[in-house]
Amino acid sequence: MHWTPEHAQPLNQWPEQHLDVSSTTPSPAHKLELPPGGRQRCHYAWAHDDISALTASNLLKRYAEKYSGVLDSPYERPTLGGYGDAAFLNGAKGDPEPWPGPETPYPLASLHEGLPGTKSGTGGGSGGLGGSPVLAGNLPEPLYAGNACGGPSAAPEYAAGYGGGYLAPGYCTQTGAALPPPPPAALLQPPPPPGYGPSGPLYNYPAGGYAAQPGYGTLPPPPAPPPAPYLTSGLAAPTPLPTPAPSRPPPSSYGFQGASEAGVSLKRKAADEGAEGRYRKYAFEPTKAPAADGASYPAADNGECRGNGFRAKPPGAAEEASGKYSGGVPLKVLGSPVYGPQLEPFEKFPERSPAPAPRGGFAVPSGEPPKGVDPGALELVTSKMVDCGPPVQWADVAGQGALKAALEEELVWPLLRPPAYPGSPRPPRTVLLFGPRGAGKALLGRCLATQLGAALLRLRGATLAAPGSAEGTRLLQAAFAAARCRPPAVLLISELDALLSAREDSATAAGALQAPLLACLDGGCGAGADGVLVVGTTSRPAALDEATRRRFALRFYVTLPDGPARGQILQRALAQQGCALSERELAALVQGTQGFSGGELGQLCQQAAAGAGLPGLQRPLSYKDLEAALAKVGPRASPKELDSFVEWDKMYGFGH
Ligand SMILES: Nc1ncnc2c1ncn2[C@@H]1O[C@H](COP(=O)(O)OP(=O)(O)OP(=O)(O)O)[C@@H](O)[C@H]1O
Ligand SMILES: [Mg+2]
Repeated sequence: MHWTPEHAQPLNQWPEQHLDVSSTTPSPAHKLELPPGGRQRCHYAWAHDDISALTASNLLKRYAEKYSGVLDSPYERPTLGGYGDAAFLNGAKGDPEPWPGPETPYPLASLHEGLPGTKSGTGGGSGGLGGSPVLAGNLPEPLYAGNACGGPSAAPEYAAGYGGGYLAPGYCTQTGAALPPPPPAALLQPPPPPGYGPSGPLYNYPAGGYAAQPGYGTLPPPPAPPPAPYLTSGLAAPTPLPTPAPSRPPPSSYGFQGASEAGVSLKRKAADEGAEGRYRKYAFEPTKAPAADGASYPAADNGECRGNGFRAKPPGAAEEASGKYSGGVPLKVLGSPVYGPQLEPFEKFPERSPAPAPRGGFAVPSGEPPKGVDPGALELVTSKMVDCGPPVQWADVAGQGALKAALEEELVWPLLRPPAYPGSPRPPRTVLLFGPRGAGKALLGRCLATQLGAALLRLRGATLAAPGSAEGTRLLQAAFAAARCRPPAVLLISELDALLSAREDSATAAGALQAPLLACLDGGCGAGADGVLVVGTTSRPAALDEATRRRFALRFYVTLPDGPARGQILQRALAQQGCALSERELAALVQGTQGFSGGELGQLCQQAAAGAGLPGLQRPLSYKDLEAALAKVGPRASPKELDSFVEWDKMYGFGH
């Protein structure tokens, strides 16, 4: 350290001057520019490099004597705000003048006392690094600006050497008077525990290992010392290093494992979702009370209302969650569910209960039909268009992992758990699934109804358009009215394009149904109809005009099944026909059915059975039968058509 004449200046002139200090001692101004933590390192460097422990002790003693007189001095004490402990610790060396000031600052010997080998307790105040300057409440704020509560930002600066408990991050500015007297030095800096010290090893494990902590499993006993044949008989075998405490075992309800198993992008990690909610199972429930226009259709509603017509399953049903995506295979991830084939064995569909849960049937209403709805059409809808099939779980849909995740996160969860704050965006009530024929769009629609615990109404565009526009309109209106009357309900409209006219030809029935469809979508999924989700599917998305397209808040591309998914679909279909192929045969079949949709794979198996003349299944199907059927059944979607889906997805789809 080099001294300059400025060091000989009285301390009360320091605020007006800058120290020209070279070597490892920075000027106070420089000190203030240091990043958090830098100051402490600098202290150590200075102390170690330039003074010995004896010097430090002498200085300490000297200052103590000097400042005891200074503090009683009648001079007005200059502000220390611009310097803080920096000037005090680094610049006071050799100061001949007494320190003026009427107030008694906390004694400072902390830096030196905190160093090994120095004398402690000279000042009778705090020990350890930086105790009193930080605690002094009369310090002006600028030095400590940066603390969130306006108080001293001591926590980051003294993080390493300072007891975290003494200055918690939430520490706020207090007046000096409000501060309790500083605790004795022994409390601030207790002696290091045996075995832990600056010269000792970084960690010392207790010889007997750690005692079991509450919440942690009991630690396994340390392994016995390995046999040491290489040691002479007089030498003991080396004691094995104690095992560090194992990581906390995952809570049994989560089955948490490493992110590598998740296999799904963290994009969808939904940090806002609790783990419990994420894997909560949703079940069919009785439908809710009728909507405004359906007062004559009473419905029981004993469940917890989510405020949107869709309700989560009660917590008691959480045990079913393991089969949600994996067909019975327990889930092992906490993040986004893994939909990959590794969790979907799909050898056969997961066992369903013999009697599927009722899905809120659409009994013909007894009272007055909703206003403006044709009673005959309503009866037709409620008797013929309600899907009473078995529930479809996520695991029942082979492949489509990313799509299933997207549907769940962007549609199912928001519907089941509507935003808590008023003014937040309304969860989407319409979704368009587009893709090649037989790709599983309707299957996914059914699955959505299952996941939402909603009744399912199925309409086909071609069916609605066939009888003529007037009849089609009545049916359409009746279907929406029925769904609104019995929320939660999913209205699945397949072949949506059949209702529209790409050529704007409103003379045809299809073209004439476009306006009623838009009106129904606006009314049925508008603000007043919270319990209805409309799922439209089409294999001709280009036929949708912009008005219709915009009515569907979400638009997802349902792709053809990939190899593993084809294998799963084939296995399931063949198992139903009593056919069990070898692994090689199945792999060859999967290879040979590239470009097939799920529906076409089913047709292939039926064709094989028909070709083998096996209506009664006297003998199981063989690979040869399937090979023969492959000559007759092929993929319908051309590469050009598939490209057009990709293009449309890029332009209007949501990607996944
Ligand atoms: N990913 C899949 N997993 C299991 N089965 C599937 C899958 N995709 C399709 N299927 C089966 O293929 C058949 C046709 O599926 P679906 O009716 O859902 O197709 P789609 O896309 O709606 O066809 P379309 O465009 O002709 O209406 C159904 O029996 C369905 O179970
Ligand atoms: Mg379909």
